[in-house]
Amino acid sequence: MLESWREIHAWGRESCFRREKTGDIFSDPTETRLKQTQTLGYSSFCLFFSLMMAERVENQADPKTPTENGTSTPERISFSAKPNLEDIRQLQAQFTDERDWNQYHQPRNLLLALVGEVGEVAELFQWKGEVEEGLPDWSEQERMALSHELSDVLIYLVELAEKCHVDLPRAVLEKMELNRIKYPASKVRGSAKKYTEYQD
Ligand SMILES: Nc1ccn([C@H]2C[C@H](O)[C@@H](COP(=O)(O)OP(=O)(O)OP(=O)(O)O)O2)c(=O)n1
Repeated sequence: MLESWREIHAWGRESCFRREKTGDIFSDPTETRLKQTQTLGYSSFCLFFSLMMAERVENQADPKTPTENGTSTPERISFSAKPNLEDIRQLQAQFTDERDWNQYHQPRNLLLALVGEVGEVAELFQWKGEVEEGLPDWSEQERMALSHELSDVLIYLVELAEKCHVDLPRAVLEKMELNRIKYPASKVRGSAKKYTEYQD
């Protein structure tokens, strides 16, 4: 486990230094590392969020299956294979190029647009109280609105990652590996505590 952590750490350092050498993104090395870490963390969070939410919308028609402890959980759905994240990046690049909108799509503007769209997702849930997985009580219109807002989140997230030179699919794999190391299943199974709350 320690070895894989070291490998990931070494890869991250090497990747940051390579970008510094080529003059990518930020000129100050410390700022480069800090900003990339922050961006990567935030981007990964938003990606997990939008994918998890999309999965819950799609889940609504699935039957429930019992788990070991007697509770029931909906069966997992799977996404369409296409478009993948690179396809989405290219489609959005084409969309912005055709409109000469790159002049507005700098990282900070994209971040604000992304946060705005996350707010629009939140608005759909506002005042509904706890919502059951699969959204069985939602109308078709509400479900459609959610799928559109989640798509807006993903589109801006992918473009933000591109404009920050974060290779998002690779970053997600790296972050998930870090998550596995931080939260070993053998240690945390069944508990939602933050890793900082564990004693050892
Ligand atoms: N300058 C812009 C404006 C829009 N879009 C694209 C990306 C989003 O997927 C979508 C966002 O469009 P709107 O800002 O019109 O937001 P909504 O579609 O959410 O509309 P509304 O705010 O009315 O719900 O369009 C974009 O790339 N760049």
